[in-house]
Amino acid sequence: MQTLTPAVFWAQRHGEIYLRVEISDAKSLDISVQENILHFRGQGHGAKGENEYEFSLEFLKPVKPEIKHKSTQRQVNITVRKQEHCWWDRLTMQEKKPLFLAPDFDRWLDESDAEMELKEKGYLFMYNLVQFLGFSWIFVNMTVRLFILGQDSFYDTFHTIADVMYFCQMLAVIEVINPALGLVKTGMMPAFIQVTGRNFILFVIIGSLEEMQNKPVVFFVFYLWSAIEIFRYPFYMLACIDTEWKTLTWLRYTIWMPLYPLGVLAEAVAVIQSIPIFDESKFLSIRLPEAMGSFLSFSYVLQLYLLLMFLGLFFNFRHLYKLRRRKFRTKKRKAN
Ligand SMILES: CCCCCCCCCCCCC[C@@H](O)CC(=O)SCCNC(=O)CCNC(=O)[C@H](O)C(C)(C)COP(=O)(O)OP(=O)(O)OC[C@H]1O[C@@H](n2cnc3c(N)ncnc32)[C@H](O)[C@@H]1OP(=O)(O)O
Repeated sequence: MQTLTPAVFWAQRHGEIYLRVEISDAKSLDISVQENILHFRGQGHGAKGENEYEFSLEFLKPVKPEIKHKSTQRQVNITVRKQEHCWWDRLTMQEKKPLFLAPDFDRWLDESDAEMELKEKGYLFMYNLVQFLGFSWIFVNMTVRLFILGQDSFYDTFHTIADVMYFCQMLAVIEVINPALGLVKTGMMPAFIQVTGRNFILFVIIGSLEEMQNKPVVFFVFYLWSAIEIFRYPFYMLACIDTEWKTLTWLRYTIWMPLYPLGVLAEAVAVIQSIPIFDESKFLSIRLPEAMGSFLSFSYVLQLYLLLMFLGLFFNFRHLYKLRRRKFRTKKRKAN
């Protein structure tokens, strides 16, 4: 087996260097940084078939000696952290670019685009942090009250929690705007269904009817909503700083399985319980001309909403299932 030099692609951010080494099914990898020189050695399938591959790169400026690498079926991805947070004019100490090195146009950004990306990540991090603090407060508060007061805590959930829930759910409208602005790589529809669905329950069904506010169902709706969010938002926060905690990823992409149907069930119970109250109070009902009867009851809208809810559940359940499969399938592939 001869030793060859693989094709290497690179891109940078202010804090990191990304290298992509074009070897598939790489084995026996030995990658290290010594005296600011990256040494790569490994076996795998490259442009000239199954061979031993190696290369060295002396970096332009100091880097941290600890590197991260992931071998996938198609390539080896290496992340090297810069010692100082700054933009480099080129990758290597030598001015002439080595022949095996080329820009990675899949990840390539120029300095101003990289600065913009940094600002976007900062904004998303802050948004997720605020939501995480809000939902954690809700979840912890409700749990503590459940332990201290037992079932009595079911009846005044709304009066203790509503202000923070209003704040978090109003802020969550941003989640529909983010994909529209291209700030997150996901579709608008799943977020729209979730935010609209929750806000309808919160502001119309519970918030506008005093008779609903001391019903135990409010406890279940709020508890189920916050139970997923205390995992989802820290997962996003870590993603903003390019960090992953495997247990958290697993929880974010798994616990929706019981929580989502239970959440929709609790919301459906709230809607059903509100129907006689809307009917009786005529609140939000439309007064009709006398010839057509007295009122067009809001309960017709609620019955239609119950149907939409289960369509929404089906749509988002399928979406979450696909996300989960994609997440764990790529993980398994990367691990091989
Ligand atoms: C015309 C009128 C229509 C009216 C419709 C009314 C229908 C009503 C239906 C009601 C159903 C809703 C019921 C619901 O309220 C019940 C509950 O919530 S019960 C509690 C349990 N709930 C859940 O488990 C769902 C929680 N929500 C979610 O999981 C998401 O919000 C979801 C809606 C599924 C959208 O997820 P998304 O598509 O964004 O997927 P990812 O999370 O994987 O994100 C994709 C990538 O983008 C990155 N990302 C996304 N958001 C952020 C962010 N804020 N900050 C940073 N990064 C973000 C994420 O990291 C992913 O990147 P990568 O792939 O690189 O990891």
